[in-house]
Amino acid sequence: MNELQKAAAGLLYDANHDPAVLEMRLQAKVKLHDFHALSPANVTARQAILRSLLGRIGARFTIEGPFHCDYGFNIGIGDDFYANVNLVILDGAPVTIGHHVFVAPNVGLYTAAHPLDAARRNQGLEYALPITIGDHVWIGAGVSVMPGVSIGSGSMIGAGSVVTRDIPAGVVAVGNPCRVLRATTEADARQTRFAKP
Ligand SMILES: CC(=O)SCCNC(=O)CCNC(=O)[C@H](O)C(C)(C)COP(=O)(O)OP(=O)(O)OC[C@H]1O[C@@H](n2cnc3c(N)ncnc32)[C@H](O)[C@@H]1OP(=O)(O)O
Repeated sequence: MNELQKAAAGLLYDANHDPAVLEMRLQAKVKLHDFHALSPANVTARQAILRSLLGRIGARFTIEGPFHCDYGFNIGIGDDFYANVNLVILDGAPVTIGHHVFVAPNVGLYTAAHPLDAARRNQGLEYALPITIGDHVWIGAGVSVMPGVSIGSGSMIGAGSVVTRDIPAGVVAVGNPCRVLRATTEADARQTRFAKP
């Protein structure tokens, strides 16, 4: 098993020294460099670079820069995706994002982690667990999503949350650690005034 196959199997792999792994990350960095070098007005060329970088991206998407991912090929995104500035996706494992997902500024989707014991961590070993985000999800500003977490369709993650456990569909969830605040309801669809009393 090579290091990338170990990563795909959820095993510890050498992310810091293996030449094949380093080369894949370098290729992603070069594409991201080219993406960031283009004017925001050059929408078609910027989108073409992202299409060549990501495993899958559907119809109609905007990813504002700066944007960082480690590999790209592990990221699959549906139609109608919007990501605001400073999205970081550490995609040592698959990151699967549904349709109609909104991502606010300064969000991190972190599949990667290191062993807690310093001896193995210092060897450059890490593991990665998949992250899955359903359809119609809104992730608020500054949210961190931990390895292995799923967020159900239709849910909203409040600003500043650290999502350590799976979040079900159809809820508003907030906090560190992120917990369900309430279900989204019919009343949310009827709300016309958003000013706090
Ligand atoms: C795609 C983009 O670029 S979007 C631009 C960036 N914008 C954002 O990130 C805004 C994200 N919005 C939020 O986080 C909002 O606070 C929401 C959507 C979670 C508010 O949801 P609501 O159901 O209206 O919650 P409401 O404001 O009534 O608060 C309910 C309780 O949750 C708490 N709460 C609300 N948001 C959060 C949060 N992010 N973290 C922790 N607690 C929170 C409130 O303090 C309140 O607690 P209390 O009852 O003890 O007073």
